[in-house]
Amino acid sequence: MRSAHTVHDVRAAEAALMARLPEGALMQRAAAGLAAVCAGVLGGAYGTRVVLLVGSGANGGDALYAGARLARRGASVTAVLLSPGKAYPDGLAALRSAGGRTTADPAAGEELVRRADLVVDGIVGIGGRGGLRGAAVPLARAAAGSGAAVVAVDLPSGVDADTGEVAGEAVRADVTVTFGTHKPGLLVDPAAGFAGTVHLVDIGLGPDLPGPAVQALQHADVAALLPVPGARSDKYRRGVLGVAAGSARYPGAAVLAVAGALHGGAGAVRYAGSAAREVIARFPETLVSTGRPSQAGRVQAWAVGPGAGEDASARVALEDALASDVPVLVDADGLRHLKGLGRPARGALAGRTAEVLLTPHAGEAAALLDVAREDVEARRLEHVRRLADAYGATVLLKGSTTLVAAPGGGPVRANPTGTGWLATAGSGDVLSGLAGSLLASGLSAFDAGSAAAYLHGLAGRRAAGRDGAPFGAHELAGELPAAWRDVRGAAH
Ligand SMILES: NC(=O)C1=CN([C@@H]2O[C@H](COP(=O)(O)OP(=O)(O)OC[C@H]3O[C@@H](n4cnc5c(N)ncnc54)[C@H](O)[C@@H]3O)[C@@H](O)[C@H]2O)[C@@H](O)CC1
Ligand SMILES: Nc1ncnc2c1ncn2[C@@H]1O[C@H](COP(=O)(O)OP(=O)(O)O)[C@@H](O)[C@H]1O
Ligand SMILES: [K+]
Repeated sequence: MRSAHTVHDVRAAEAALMARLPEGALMQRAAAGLAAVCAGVLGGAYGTRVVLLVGSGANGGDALYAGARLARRGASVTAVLLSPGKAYPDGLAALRSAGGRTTADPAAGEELVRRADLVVDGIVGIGGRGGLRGAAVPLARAAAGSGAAVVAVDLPSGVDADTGEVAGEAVRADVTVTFGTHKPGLLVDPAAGFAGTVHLVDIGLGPDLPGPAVQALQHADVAALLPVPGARSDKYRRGVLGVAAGSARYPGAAVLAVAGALHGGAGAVRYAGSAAREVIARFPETLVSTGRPSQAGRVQAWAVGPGAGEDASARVALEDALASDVPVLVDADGLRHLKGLGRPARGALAGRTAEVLLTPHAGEAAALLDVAREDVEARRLEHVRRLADAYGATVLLKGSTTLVAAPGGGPVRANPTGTGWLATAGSGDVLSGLAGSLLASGLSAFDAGSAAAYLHGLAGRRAAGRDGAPFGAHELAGELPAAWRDVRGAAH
């Protein structure tokens, strides 16, 4: 599990740890880790050209001390000082005594950046507010346009550490070396997309950190969540998922949701709705009926909404499922009907004894919250939390770095496995069936949503292949067993 903490929590932990350590010890730990990663990126420091972009705070201090270490190993190091009077004085002295140079001329700095092998971004770290300003903007652009590798110190300058927002210009890093713990912006888009490969340097903050604000599952975490049948299992004990999806207009959504469900751990899938004929033709193992969910027989969870359309039967299916005493996943058209139930947001779901998992994309989340889609996309973390609290439900916000939030606070899970190739029609339907199936097999809405997003992302990467190629959602479903095996294999 990778954990990320807010700036407030990082600063509190640093203060507590610093009080027990000699002055400057933390920064030396950070600089040593940073220099080691830089040397690795360079394939050895000797004879290389390194440019440090140095701002006015301790983030620039880290860059200067790391630059001094690289200079001692034979690199030619120049620091471009963006606030010459304020650059971290002891770091500056260390760089100079190691043979490093400095310049306060931005134009000269840009020229150096263009010829560099490595650019170290020490403009701002967790003290940053808003996008890059002044001379930092052309320097960041020059770095992006040069052949140099760009290593960000703690986080790419210009991105928001806590929210993942990128409000203006920001550094595009190939590698980010972060200290003590991840920051939410390193796991959540759009900021995460600026970070490149993230290395965590342990500076000893662990014991002083509270619970994380954001976490990202890894293979072993998902393997521990996935249901595995045992000697006493039968199809009912493994859990039965009911799928109420598809319509005369969109029968394919039912087929794709069932395809996802058959690969999600439930022992059986019941389909209820107007696409029963299409579903049974493709998946003979499905138990189909054409009536409403309440007439379909016993299930352990419902997945409702993909391709359900706007007519009354889709609304009835949602109301039926919500009236049951089992967990319900609501997606796509189901979300529209949920909003249309007309009662206060929480009221539609209040009184349920079992969990609800909502799976909107940004547009659907925006409609549920009555905000603009761009606001959801810019501040995904804030909006997934707001939605979970407003509806009293667990929310899986789809898109680049899918997020899962439970109501009432606690960490938000950011999915690390996604790929833009997943943005293909019907891929959300597969996810609904998959997550619903995990719900039916007994996982909590939070675990079912995050494990499903993880497997779905892995399957997407497999379907796209190493070099990347488009695929259809049915092919994505076909990769789910291999994604399970990847995850379970890594746990052994
Ligand atoms: N506190 C600690 O013990 C440690 C801190 N470390 C480093 O210290 C960093 C935090 O240092 P600081 O608190 O000094 O803050 P930063 O160095 O992140 O930035 C603060 C400075 O940047 C300016 N600034 C803010 N937003 C800006 C923007 N958009 N454009 C240009 N300038 C901007 C501020 O006016 C302020 O002078 C961490 O990110 C990490 O790199 C590490 O050395 C590890 C130990
Ligand atoms: N840029 C992206 N990066 C990663 N995943 C994405 C991106 N865009 C979309 N996805 C994923 O693709 C799927 C699309 O689902 P959805 O929007 O419901 O489409 P549909 O309704 O056609 O199935 C979701 O799992 C979503 O997280
Ligand atoms: K930085």
